[in-house]
Amino acid sequence: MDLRLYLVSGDVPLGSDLIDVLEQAALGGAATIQLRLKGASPAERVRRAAEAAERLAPIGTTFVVNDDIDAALAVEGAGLHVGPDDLHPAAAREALGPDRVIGWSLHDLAQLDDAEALAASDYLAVSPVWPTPTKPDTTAPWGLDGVRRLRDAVPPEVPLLAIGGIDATNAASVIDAGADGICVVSAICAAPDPYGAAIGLRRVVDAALDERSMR
Ligand SMILES: Cc1ncc(COP(=O)(O)OP(=O)(O)O)c(N)n1
Ligand SMILES: Cc1ncsc1CCOP(=O)(O)O
Ligand SMILES: [Mg+2]
Repeated sequence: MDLRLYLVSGDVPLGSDLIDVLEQAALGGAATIQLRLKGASPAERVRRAAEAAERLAPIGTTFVVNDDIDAALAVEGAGLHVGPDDLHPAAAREALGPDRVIGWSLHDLAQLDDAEALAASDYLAVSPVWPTPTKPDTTAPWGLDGVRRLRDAVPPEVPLLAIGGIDATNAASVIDAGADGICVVSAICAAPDPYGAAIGLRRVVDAALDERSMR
């Protein structure tokens, strides 16, 4: 599981096809991709998840579904991302078994007291780092100080990701603050060239991780 550049799906420009955008991003280096379809019906989510998983499988992308355990169960090998208002990660682990990827959003420091959730999660996501028009209904932004605080509080072996307002201009600061990877929506989905955008983001993240490892 490579979590350095994690794409969460969002709106794509008029005339673009979402699954094409995901494929281009994967080819550009987004090694983990989440399908997040908030307005879709359950049947539409399953259909799109199956389509995305089939297109991404030859590239070796780790594929994750947002919120919807039934859609994850319907697609072989799909992981699930949940937040504190969704299905509990331990219940997701029970349903999905030991091998699928499960991620959990961190909205509140008190979530770290939930040992069962931490044990069931493969990664945690600082959510959001900055306010973002992509998701107006977030809890209070953590900022870079919040990323540092969470990195200190989360066991070092647990990957800590960051999401919310991240692009190529600020990705290095998030890695410097202790994140192991970045999650983006608009920096790739809204870009005129999603392949190039993913390449650019990966370059920044890889360089920042390299620099951090030499400190
Ligand atoms: C990688 C990643 N991190 C955070 C979120 C947000 O999850 P959540 O807080 O449950 O909000 P919704 O996405 O369900 O609106 C995410 N989806 N992915
Ligand atoms: C899904 C989600 N969860 C927290 S912020 C966010 C959206 C991030 O979008 P963007 O990368 O465009 O700021
Ligand atoms: Mg959710």
